[in-house]
Amino acid sequence: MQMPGTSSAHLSEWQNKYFAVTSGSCSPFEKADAYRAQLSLLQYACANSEISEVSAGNLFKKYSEKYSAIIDSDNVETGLNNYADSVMTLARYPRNDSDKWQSSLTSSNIYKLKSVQKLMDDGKRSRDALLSSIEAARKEISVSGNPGLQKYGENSGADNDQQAASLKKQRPENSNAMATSKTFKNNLLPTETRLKPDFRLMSVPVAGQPVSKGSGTSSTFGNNDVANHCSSKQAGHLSFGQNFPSSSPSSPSTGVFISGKRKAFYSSYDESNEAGPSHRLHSNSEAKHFTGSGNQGDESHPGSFKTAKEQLWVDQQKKNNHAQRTSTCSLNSGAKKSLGAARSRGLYGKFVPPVSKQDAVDNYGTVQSKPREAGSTEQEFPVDERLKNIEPKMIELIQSEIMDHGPPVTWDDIAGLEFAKATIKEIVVWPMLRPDIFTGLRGPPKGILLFGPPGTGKTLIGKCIACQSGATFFSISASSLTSKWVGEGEKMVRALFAVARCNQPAVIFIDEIDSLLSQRGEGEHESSRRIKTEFLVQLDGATTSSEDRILVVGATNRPQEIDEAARRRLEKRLYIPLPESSARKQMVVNLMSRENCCLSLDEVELVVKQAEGFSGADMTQLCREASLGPIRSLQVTDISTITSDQVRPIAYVDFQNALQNVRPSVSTKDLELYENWNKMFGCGRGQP
Ligand SMILES: Nc1ncnc2c1ncn2[C@@H]1O[C@H](COP(=O)(O)OP(=O)(O)OP(=O)(O)O)[C@@H](O)[C@H]1O
Ligand SMILES: [Mg+2]
Repeated sequence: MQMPGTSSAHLSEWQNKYFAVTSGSCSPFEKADAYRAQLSLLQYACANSEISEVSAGNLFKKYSEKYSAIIDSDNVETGLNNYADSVMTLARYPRNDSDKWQSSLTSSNIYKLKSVQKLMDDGKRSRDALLSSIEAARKEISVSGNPGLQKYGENSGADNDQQAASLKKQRPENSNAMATSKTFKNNLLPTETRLKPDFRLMSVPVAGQPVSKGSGTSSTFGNNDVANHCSSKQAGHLSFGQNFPSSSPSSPSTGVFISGKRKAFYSSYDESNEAGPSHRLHSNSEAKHFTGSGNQGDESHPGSFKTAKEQLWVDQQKKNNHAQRTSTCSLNSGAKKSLGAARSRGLYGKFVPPVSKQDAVDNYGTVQSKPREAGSTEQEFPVDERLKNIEPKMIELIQSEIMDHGPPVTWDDIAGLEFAKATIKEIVVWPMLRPDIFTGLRGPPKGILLFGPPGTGKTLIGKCIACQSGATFFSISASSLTSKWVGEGEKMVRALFAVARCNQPAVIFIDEIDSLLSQRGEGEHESSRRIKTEFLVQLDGATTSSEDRILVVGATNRPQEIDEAARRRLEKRLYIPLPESSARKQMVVNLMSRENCCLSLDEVELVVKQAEGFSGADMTQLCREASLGPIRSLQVTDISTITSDQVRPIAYVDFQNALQNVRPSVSTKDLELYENWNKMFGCGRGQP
């Protein structure tokens, strides 16, 4: 090999190395050594510019490869296996120190650890706090006066005390351990969520114990501890406070447990000790067995947590649903009569849909799609027999028509109309309250018609019935039946009565009933004729039982247009006349009491006198107009700067001015019509 320009010393060294390498007599180690020396010679030569960089690069590459071929080769004869040697040795002769390793932590000395002691103390404290909060909740429930809730709370509380006592008695030292296990998980969470642990997420391996193989990552300190005790004694069939394991901390731990057992343990623990906050963890049969008297049926949300309140609510709902089912299944049973009396629905009462909704919202606000399954009806709202032929879409529409909003209206809000109010109370409110008394001949009529001039308070009475009767209140305007569902009106009528029947006692209020039940004539549209026929059929009770407590209240200002068949069915026809002077005065006083007004009683009397022939709506309009008087007396520029208390009170002069603008909306001729019709068909005196 020629090395141009190299010194003779270097050349001879290079030649020696080259000879050694090519001789075939040297060991792989000597060969590698020779190549390494040659590489350093090359570096030296390059650094001294004895060889060009290009030549140095080429030679360097060549000898580096040769060098690597020796030291990286695992061939025992030609290579050194320099780097992989130790690794290969380990691979060929695997040794695992962990087999022989033993932790100094054992189940007997783990309790002596400071940190564990602290956790135990925390646990005890947490448990005490929990018991006191349960006590507080129980008191709260007692105060609310709901016997069902009270009973639940009391029982649960008693259970707690009893079980806490029995726990102490059976194993005082383990109560700490138990509390620790609970606190351990609870301490990981904020106060609000402490009672909602997600067991799958709590993974705290036990120091010094093999990580449980069966449960994957789900082993927890507390759980492991508890589960070990459980498994040592009863193979999981335990209920906290009853069969709590009495094994000592030194009892042998298997270190492996089944998560199902652990869940079941918590399930039983929580149900028996937390008065309701029960973890629905019925993931296996063992869990069900564990829960004992707990709510075994509720498997709809496995693993979901319910607070005591939520659980109570669920239980109440179940009870109600059961009662509803019982009553609706036995149409003629006496049980049905008490249904309405027990229910306080009212204006703000939430309507309970008679059919199950496909999508239900769970306790955490998540919308969960629950496909309907055979045999799973227990979890859903009962599907009433009477609704089976009704389209769900229609049922939904009917539900949306239910009046469960708006400001509350009391009987006192309705000025005058004493006779009408007394009659309605007698027909609607009392029978709802005492269905047992109002039977037979005393039974309420199936239909009422409120008729009279416009703006006299017919709709107002409807709203008041909604608030005061305690019945399920359906407010349907006739026009919505006829226009919204063109061609499907009669189906809607059927659906309406079917839903009402499932929600007895019910009041169906039909405003402007004349447009629904007008005289049947030649040029009538087929669809409206069908609606009318269906309505008459439903109203007649051909499809309803005499026991059904559905009251139809119709309101109209065109009674003469009502079909005679319908008229007969609306048995009680009450005239709602124009307000007489006392009623008008009451309206003015009522309305002005909420305003800044300086009207004397005499002036009120004068206004009332001048408003002869005004309807209730006209009186309201008069007062509105008068209330604008003080504003109108201001300069336009003042309006932007003036404060509200600088506006002068409403005075008599404002009413005088208002009376110039507001005129009665009911003509004398119209009044005659109403009065005549009342004389012919009305059921009341017709006087307020
Ligand atoms: N007797 C009354 N007491 C108090 N306010 C009344 C009375 N009658 C009518 N009003 C007032 O008039 C308004 C209209 O009344 P309402 O809607 O009940 O009349 P109506 O008889 O249903 O009229 P229509 O026949 O035109 O539907 C009410 O909101 C209320 O402010
Ligand atoms: Mg009306």
